[in-house]
Amino acid sequence: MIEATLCFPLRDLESGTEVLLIEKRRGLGEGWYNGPGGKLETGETPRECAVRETREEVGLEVDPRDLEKAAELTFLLDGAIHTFCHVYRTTQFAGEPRESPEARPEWVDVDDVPYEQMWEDDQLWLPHVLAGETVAGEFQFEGGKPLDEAAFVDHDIERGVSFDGAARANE
Ligand SMILES: Nc1ncnc2c1[nH]c(=O)n2[C@H]1C[C@H](O)[C@@H](COP(=O)(O)OP(=O)(O)OP(=O)(O)O)O1
Repeated sequence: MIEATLCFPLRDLESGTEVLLIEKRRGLGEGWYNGPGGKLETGETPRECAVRETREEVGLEVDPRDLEKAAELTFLLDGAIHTFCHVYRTTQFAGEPRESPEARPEWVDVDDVPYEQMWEDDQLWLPHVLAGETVAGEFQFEGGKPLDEAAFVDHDIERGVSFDGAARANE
């Protein structure tokens, strides 16, 4: 099982709230929009991974204490867990987004997120994350292909979950 993260930086403007998305340039989900993120490296906590991936992919500096846990997503492929993903949001960060070999960053109004150019499951959980809620979700893919080519067939979502337990403080 792969353990991964996603991070959604948010900023408030007079015109409304924007989220920093990336257009993924390589790897899983290439060509689609997502948040900055990726797989945990050995010995890394999920927060450390989210901080590192956000720095590597778009050049923003985030303090792990400023990451708010927003979701836990389980992606299953042909009945087996493929990826467990920790999702964070933050309004605190330093720097200006810049392009990297992995990602092209773009600020997008939270009411104008391009769900048609994203993983099909994103439209089911990301609106809640962007609205400040917490979500636990399970998403099933089938077809014996790489996850981003498999068919999205079913899902189960719980909203308003708690991620505050002491044992999960670092997640
Ligand atoms: N179904 C779905 N919806 C939304 N987001 C995702 C999925 N499946 C996923 O895997 N993801 C997310 C979770 C991760 O943030 C990325 C995939 O990580 P990846 O780019 O493979 O990881 P990196 O560590 O950056 O990649 P390399 O360094 O190995 O190139 O997608």
